[in-house]
Amino acid sequence: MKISVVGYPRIGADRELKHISEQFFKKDVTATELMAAGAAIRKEQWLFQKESGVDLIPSNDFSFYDTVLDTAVLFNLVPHRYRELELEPLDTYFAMARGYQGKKGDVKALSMKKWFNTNYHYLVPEIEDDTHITVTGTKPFDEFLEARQAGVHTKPVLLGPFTLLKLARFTGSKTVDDVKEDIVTAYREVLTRLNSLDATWIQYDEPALVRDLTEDDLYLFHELYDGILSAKGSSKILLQTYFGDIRDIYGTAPLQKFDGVGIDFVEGSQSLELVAAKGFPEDTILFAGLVNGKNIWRNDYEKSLYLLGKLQEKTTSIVLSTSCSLLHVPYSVKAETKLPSDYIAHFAFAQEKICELAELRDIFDNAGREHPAFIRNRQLFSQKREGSNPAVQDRVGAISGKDYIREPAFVERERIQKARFHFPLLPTTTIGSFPQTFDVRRNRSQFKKELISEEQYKDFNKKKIADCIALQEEIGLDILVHGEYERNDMVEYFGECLDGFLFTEKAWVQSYGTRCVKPPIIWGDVSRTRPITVEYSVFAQSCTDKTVKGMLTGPVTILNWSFPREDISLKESTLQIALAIRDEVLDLERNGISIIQVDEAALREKLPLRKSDWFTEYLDWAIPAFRLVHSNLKAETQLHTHMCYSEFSDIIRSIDDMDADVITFEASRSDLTILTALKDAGFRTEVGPGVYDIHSPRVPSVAEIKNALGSMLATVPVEKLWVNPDCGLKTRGTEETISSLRHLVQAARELRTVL
Ligand SMILES: CN1c2c(nc(N)[nH]c2=O)NC[C@@H]1CNc1ccc(C(=O)N[C@@H](CCC(=O)N[C@@H](CCC(=O)N[C@@H](CCC(=O)O)C(=O)O)C(=O)O)C(=O)O)cc1
Ligand SMILES: N[C@@H](CCS)C(=O)O
Ligand SMILES: [Zn+2]
Repeated sequence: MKISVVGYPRIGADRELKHISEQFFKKDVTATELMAAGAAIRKEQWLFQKESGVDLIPSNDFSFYDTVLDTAVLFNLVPHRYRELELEPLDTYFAMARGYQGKKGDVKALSMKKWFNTNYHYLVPEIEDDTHITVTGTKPFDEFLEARQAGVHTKPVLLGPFTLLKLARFTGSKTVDDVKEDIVTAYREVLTRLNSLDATWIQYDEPALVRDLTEDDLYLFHELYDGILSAKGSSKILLQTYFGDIRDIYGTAPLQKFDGVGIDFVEGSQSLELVAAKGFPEDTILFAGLVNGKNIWRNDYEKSLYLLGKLQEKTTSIVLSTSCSLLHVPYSVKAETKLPSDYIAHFAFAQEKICELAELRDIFDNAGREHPAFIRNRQLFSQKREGSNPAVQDRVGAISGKDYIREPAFVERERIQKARFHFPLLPTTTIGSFPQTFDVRRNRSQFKKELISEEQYKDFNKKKIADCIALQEEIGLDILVHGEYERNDMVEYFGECLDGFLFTEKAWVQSYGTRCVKPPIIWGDVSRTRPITVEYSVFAQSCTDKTVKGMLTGPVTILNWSFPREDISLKESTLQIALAIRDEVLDLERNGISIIQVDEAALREKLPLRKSDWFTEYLDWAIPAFRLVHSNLKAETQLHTHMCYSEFSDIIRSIDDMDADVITFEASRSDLTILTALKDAGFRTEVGPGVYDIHSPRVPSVAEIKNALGSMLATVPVEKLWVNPDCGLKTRGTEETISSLRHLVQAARELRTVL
């Protein structure tokens, strides 16, 4: 049996690519040095996979920012605004990724969205009416040849045409129908060139197939691949799907065109059933995605062998594979020096997952259940894991219907709160974090290394908070924040402070571009053993007469941005976290904090990819879990929430049902399309759609912000509209933050005079 890897992380085991890219952005290193660093990462990873016995090793899964962006550049999908800058190709690439503000002009970045149900973000390709779709890039060919030079014969990975067209945005009057022929021609050219380079396998990633498909979608898929595969030469073609099952297309004729079909047996709830019920095409190889590319628990070999056995009843042509790209897990547990070995034994990151694939192959092909790796694996899974807390389980069991309902109802609370706070029209605020400058991170790092005392650590943070409050007062913001200086990350921090979580040292996962996260691991039952944010919040409030928001992360986001348990349900874990955050919310209120923001940045992330599962599998417990957090607050305490990536037009009623008093969300990169949905849904929660994009270093002008607010006022009643950036400012530089916030305040003030 052969083994295949869908994709590999690329940020570098020690985040080398992040560091050198950020140096490149600051012009501290040259493009040549950046290229060399990329090449070194690729080579090391290819060789590792080869030495580990992987048969189908991916290439072109590397990226300096994002592979969807790479695909856009490959096919010349470069909008005018970037061409007109007349930059060098690499600078054009980064202008599309990050925006550009300099001598040659001032343009925003491409829109950025969540990659299906993950915390990875892709850049949304734009197709303009006069975009000439053609192959102008060489990346897939270059990387294939580069790997060959290193002695590794790889499987080039391409984003498939169906998913590309589903994700792209048409900015003019053209539609998919107008461009599909050109797309087919361009993909045929890539295929022909890879054929001529003697690629044995070429992988087409089509995760869009796991969503609900219409007849038109199926027809489009069929048309695209009919066209492309007519250029098929000796290379074998793998249709790779992931993040779910492909029930809408399974069993239809188009699948039989492929030499291999990759199916996710981890997230695909119906994958096994589909193969069992409908069989598998005789001349096609099944790439069975058994090793979880998204979570970090070790593979249960007994379960995998059972599954393989079931699949073998239908086909004997099987390649063992990861369920999706390993991009979503960290590099290796070897970098974790502080976690005890009996914890580590339960984890498999990217490198260990590759070893798991190799072991599973050996077990399956040769030694069977006598294999030492199988015996070790059985022992691991038969051990009872410490971490259960009966008091937490009882508390969850005792939750009743009324615990999910805040009284009085929204309208009455809104009246009471307006009378209490007397904020001006268009109140200005920020989302919470202020720039995490070098000194902030150094303070934390020195404390973690025990180079400074806890008192020194806290005093530094308090000094930063006091300065941050003074700065916000000087800028003229209405509702202030403490700046979140004590947090490395809004989820990792709570993971560190709650019982039941484990956290890692180097287990970084790419979130977007050079930005990485270290998701904490939910190991056992979760509880709060002490107040977490009260001291800093109370201190911040003591620095000013203005209102300072308390700042927490919500239970659904904590769950979604952690590595979750697999031995209890997501609902159960979320309710445990919700009870812990509820205690914190009430402690903040008791300590005089009058506005509390509970961020649910990732609420949408684990929304099932198929609509039919939205409520039963997710929203029916995720929304109540949020309500549980704030239902016991007094009417006069204002509860805010914040969500990134406002792709929630379709779940707008559920968002209103969270029963927050105010919600702020990302809107600027998605052209404020959410506003119409708010109006249509009769949204009652007060809203602060972000007026500028914080993922880019560019400073928005006052006119631009007024313009955005003008569009918002066309649909949102003025007494419900808040003014804020898209998201937290932690990734931004200090100077650009101050300028942007000054413009924001000025824009609100100028508008107030005419309202
Ligand atoms: C808001 N978003 C978030 C998402 N997911 C999260 N989990 N958190 C989020 O805030 N998803 C959607 C959006 C956008 N996504 C991101 C993701 C990541 C960032 C970000 O700014 N990440 C930082 C990492 C910040 C961090 O934790 N830094 C540590 C320092 C760690 C470090 O570098 N350690 C060194 C050793 C240092 C020493 O010893 O001196 C090392 O390990 O080598 C800290 O502050 O303590 C990033 O830089 O990538 C933003 C938005
Ligand atoms: N309060 C957080 C939310 C980010 S989604 C922040 O400001 O960084
Ligand atoms: Zn956010």
